[in-house]
Amino acid sequence: MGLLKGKNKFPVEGKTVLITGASEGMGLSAAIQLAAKGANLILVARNVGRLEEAIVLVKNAAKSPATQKFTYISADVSEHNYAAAVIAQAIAWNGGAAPDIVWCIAGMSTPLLWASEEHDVMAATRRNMDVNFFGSAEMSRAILKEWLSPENSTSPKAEPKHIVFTSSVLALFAIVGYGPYTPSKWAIRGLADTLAMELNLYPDNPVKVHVVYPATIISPGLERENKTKPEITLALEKDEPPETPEVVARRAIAGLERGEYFVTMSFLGNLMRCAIMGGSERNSWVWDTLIGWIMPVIYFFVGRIMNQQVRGWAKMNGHPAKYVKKA
Ligand SMILES: NC(=O)C1=CN([C@@H]2O[C@H](COP(=O)(O)OP(=O)(O)OC[C@H]3O[C@@H](n4cnc5c(N)ncnc54)[C@H](OP(=O)(O)O)[C@@H]3O)[C@@H](O)[C@H]2O)C=CC1
Ligand SMILES: CCCCCCCCCCCCCCCC(=O)[C@@H](N)CO
Repeated sequence: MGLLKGKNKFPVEGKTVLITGASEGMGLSAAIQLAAKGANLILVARNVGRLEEAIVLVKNAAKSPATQKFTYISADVSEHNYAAAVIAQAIAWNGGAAPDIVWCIAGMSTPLLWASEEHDVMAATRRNMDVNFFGSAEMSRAILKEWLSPENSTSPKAEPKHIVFTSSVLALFAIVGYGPYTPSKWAIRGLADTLAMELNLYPDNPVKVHVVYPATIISPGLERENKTKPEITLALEKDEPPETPEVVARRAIAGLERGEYFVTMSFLGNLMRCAIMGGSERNSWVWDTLIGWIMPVIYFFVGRIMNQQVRGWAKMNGHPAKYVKKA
């Protein structure tokens, strides 16, 4: 079996990995799994109490507890310029060296109908953009300024650094009710595609960029977002089964180890990815292209079925302004 697996393109043993959003949900699971593979970890989130609990879990999972080290940094990723200070602190802790891998997982979601009168939809949209897009954008810029500096030039053959973004399958296939959230996850893809080309300007500072596209994760974040989630959104997203943070993190890491640029973690997610590749790098040029050719036929039916479902909902429930409020 080992022979068939190919080279691990995301080795973490002895490396230092910084993860934002690492105190719960998928970020915590990713931290635990990377600790078990021998990584040193820097966990970033706001709440110190939860970070301290997370550090205990991560330490307990360590492959070689005697040599691996773990710390946390409390920071709000929605604040302008937060990342420069986080990276400076990380470098000081790491004996003067920048982290080798940065994975932006901190995120939030406020699903709402766009024309809803009960909520400040635009405030929610700005907040989602601040946390999800700007939180990742600021971090990627702070770490890339380090990795790409002339002082840190090595050679094209050197082991690459990795910047990993976390988007959502909603950036591959958007559904009703996620107006305040989905654009922030599409924006991440736009930045990643830009960087994937831009990094070629620095052949002596090899860096790989990746985007991970989870579907529903059974996490504290999901409980929070379900408080405002429209019923029709809940009904439509049932078609993509929810997974535990452990499973999502394991599949994400497996994709990174295969060297994928866009990592999807489910069958549907992979189909959606192949349908929307544009100019982005393929995992397999042959398969992704073939599936991409079939997808318009599938979407011909999916589009009709889903829009019909939404229209049926409207017929059953009347104008959204008249929906009975959730308790
Ligand atoms: N849950 C889902 O169904 C899906 C989620 N995703 C995305 O996957 C990622 C993980 O999701 P999930 O496991 O649900 O995450 P959770 O919401 O359960 O956890 C979020 C983590 O991010 C941290 N965080 C949130 N806001 C900030 C902030 N402003 N500054 C710093 N840290 C912050 C939280 O800690 P603290 O609050 O202490 O700061 C926590 O550690 C997110 O990017 C999410 O958008 C994608 C697809 C589906
Ligand atoms: C081949 C194409 C078939 C299309 C079927 C469509 C099924 C719709 C699946 C939508 C799943 C939405 C998950 C939301 C995840 C997320 O990001 C939020 N929970 C925010 O955190």
